[in-house]
Amino acid sequence: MKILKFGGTSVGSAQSIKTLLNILKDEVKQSAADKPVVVLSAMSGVTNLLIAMAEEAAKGNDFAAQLAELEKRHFDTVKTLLEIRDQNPALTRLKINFNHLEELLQGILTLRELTQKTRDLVISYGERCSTLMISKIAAQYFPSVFVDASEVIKTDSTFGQAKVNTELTEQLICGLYHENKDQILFVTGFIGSNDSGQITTLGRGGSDYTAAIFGAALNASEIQIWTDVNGMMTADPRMVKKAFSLSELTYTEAMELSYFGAKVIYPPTMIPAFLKKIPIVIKNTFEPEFVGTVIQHDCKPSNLAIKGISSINNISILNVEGSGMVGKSGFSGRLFSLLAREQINVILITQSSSEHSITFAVQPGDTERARQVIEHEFELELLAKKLEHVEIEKDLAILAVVGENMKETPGVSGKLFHSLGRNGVNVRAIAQGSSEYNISVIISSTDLAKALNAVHDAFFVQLTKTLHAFCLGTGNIGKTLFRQLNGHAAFLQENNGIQVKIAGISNTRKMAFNADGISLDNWEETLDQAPDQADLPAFIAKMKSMNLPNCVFIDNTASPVPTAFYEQVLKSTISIVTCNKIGNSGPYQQYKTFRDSARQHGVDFFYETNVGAGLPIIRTLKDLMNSGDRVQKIEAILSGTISFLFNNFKGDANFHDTVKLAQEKGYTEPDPRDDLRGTDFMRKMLILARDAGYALETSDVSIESMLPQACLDAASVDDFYKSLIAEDAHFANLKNKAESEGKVLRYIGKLENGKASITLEMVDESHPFYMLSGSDNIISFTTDRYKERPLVIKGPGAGAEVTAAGVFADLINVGAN
Ligand SMILES: NC(=O)C1=CN([C@@H]2O[C@H](COP(=O)(O)OP(=O)(O)OC[C@H]3O[C@@H](n4cnc5c(N)ncnc54)[C@H](O)[C@@H]3O)[C@@H](O)[C@H]2O)C=CC1
Ligand SMILES: N[C@@H](CC=O)C(=O)O
Ligand code: NA
Repeated sequence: MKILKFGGTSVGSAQSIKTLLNILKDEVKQSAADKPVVVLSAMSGVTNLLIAMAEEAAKGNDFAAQLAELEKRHFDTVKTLLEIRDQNPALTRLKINFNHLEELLQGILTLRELTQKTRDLVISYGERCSTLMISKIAAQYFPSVFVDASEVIKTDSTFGQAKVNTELTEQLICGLYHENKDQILFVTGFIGSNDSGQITTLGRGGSDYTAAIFGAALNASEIQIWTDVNGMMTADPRMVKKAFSLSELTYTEAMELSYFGAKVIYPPTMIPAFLKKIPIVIKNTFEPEFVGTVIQHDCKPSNLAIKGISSINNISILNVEGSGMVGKSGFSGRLFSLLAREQINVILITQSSSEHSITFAVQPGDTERARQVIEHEFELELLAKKLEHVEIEKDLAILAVVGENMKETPGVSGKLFHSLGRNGVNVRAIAQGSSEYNISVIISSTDLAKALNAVHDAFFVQLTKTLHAFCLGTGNIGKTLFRQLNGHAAFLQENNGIQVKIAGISNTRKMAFNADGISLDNWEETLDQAPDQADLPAFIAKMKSMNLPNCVFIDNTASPVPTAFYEQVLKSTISIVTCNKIGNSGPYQQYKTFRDSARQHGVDFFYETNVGAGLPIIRTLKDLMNSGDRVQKIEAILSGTISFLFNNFKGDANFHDTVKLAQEKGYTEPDPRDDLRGTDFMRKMLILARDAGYALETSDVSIESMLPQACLDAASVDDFYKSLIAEDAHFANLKNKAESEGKVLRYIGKLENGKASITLEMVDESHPFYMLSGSDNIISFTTDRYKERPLVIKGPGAGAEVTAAGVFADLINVGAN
């Protein structure tokens, strides 16, 4: 036989009671010979209301309106679910209950006193009324009997948290069950009675406890706990959207998971069932076909290192420290006995290996009192300076990863701390249960949601990892990146398990945010309609305060302004991906600071597109350097624009039009003068030289200009284009000279012996850089290992598609770490 327990929401309305009855009908159909026992809670909210009425009455306040409301709720439910002819007996018995309750509350009001004993009696009316009502409604379909559990669950007199006399209770339950074998028992959860027949309550998780007591007494085959969620989940679904239901848990895992959270059941009360190895199935009344979670003695082997992550927000820690504790046996005994005596619940304890300090966590409401009682108890030690004053830290949270597999899986704590560290979550204290079923960390409350999501992503790798990107710049590259991301999202999710959510976008006009991701189908409209005007410091502040996991800042601007924020972004443990070269080609010290900050804070700083757009140049150089190679020489064509000009400024072509065409094709910088003056190329040479280990500054790169002075002097882009027309003869001469000699023009960068230069050259077909087309870049690395034949990378080195693709790849590489 089975025990079916229904919680408050499952009996909270006429509609949910109908659903409950359908579940019961199915159960009876399936196992007709073996009638289940049904345990019921009070209608949702009723227990709290009863307590509130009693407390108000004790203060001398009237409770009539609330009582009438409560009565009406039950009466209305009866009237909705029972045939008219059957209503009277049910309503009469309910009315008797409400009359008793009224007398009781009146007594409290008169005496202005509410004892724990009276409180238990008041509360018991919640279960007694709901169960009476439902047993009457159910009698329309099954032979049903109402059971007031106080007749069979016998306890001591610890009101509020009574201890059960197991032997006697089991005898009484068996007797009751056998007397009513042909009927379904509808049992009030949560209540019992002492030797004198006075009502007691069973404490936290009370109705679950009743189900477990009945299950154990009757050797049930299964205890079903019907609630309003899909079983136990991997994490609190209100904070972790990707949390999913667990199909199986061992008793120990269920205990550990619910210790700091998972309010689905309160496993300590299930101990009677655990001892008899009775499976507990958690089911959702509102989605009965969902399999739910089975908690049992043995689970199928699982390849998941952890089963779930539990958490408890809003706790405080107290740190007790001093030389007086070292080697003093009995100190912690004295400390924790004191706290137990004072009924201060200690949630977690860690002790330093030097025994010099003990840190423990308590509920915020207990914090000050804990400090006071400790300082009082250890007054002498404090005076003798053998103990420091107790330190308190508030606004903290506990996060715990839980699972029996942890014991056999190396690297669980490594993964936990890596994901916390990479997300800038500071760990205040750590505790590992000696059972190794649980590793708990104490972190700041404000980091809890971020930490839960990051840790969830790290452990449940079969799920998608979500990157939260904050993007600056919606021009040529920014726009293209959004299009590529949108087009490739499904593939990424399926093949790489990565989801990119654009949590923030800004250009120079507007900014928009959405932690759930701005839709890339209509980001332009979203940004246009966003209420916030662009404000970079505010954008950065908002990005930080959103405190999202796996966060990446993407700079797709050509502006020096964002680069001033890189350091603080990295310090906030947010990775950076940038195609903007201005940061890396600023003062050397700044270049170095970016790398140092990224390393210190365990985040990425990726900028592949700073040189050769999407071509793997930076990555290759990094691999060479990291593997101990040394760059002897670099020769390169790294301006896609100028490469395009020399590949297309042929025959009748005119220079001005060819530059215009390069700009139209998206090869140039937003200001094409940056390309033609050699500034863009210089930045790339500088970044390469620095990555190759040379601490060069801008002034160390010598540039041979390919422009006549008049073009260099142009004060605006318009003037610049005009100057190109005016100087047409100069460019035609250059071209004709090269053509007449069977050569081509090439703007070539060199780095040799730590000296960097860019020169305009004419090369013939014997030169390796002769054969280029489009916006091709080419780079040859001569290194200690690539000496005889250099390592060469060649391909399109400018253009929105290839650049956005490089930014995209960097972003995914951040996700891979
Ligand atoms: N075009 C190419 O082939 C390549 C370009 N790049 C780099 O890509 C970057 C972007 O180039 P484009 O998209 O062509 O430029 P763009 O001028 O089309 O777009 C720049 C965007 O940045 C925004 N912006 C500028 N300052 C801002 C600020 N302070 N805050 C917020 N937004 C700001 C602008 O509103 C605009 O949306 C440049 O740094 C360029 O060097 C890198 C490699 C290749
Ligand atoms: N404007 C640049 C684009 C790539 O960095 C170029 O022309 O190379
Ligand atoms: Na590149």
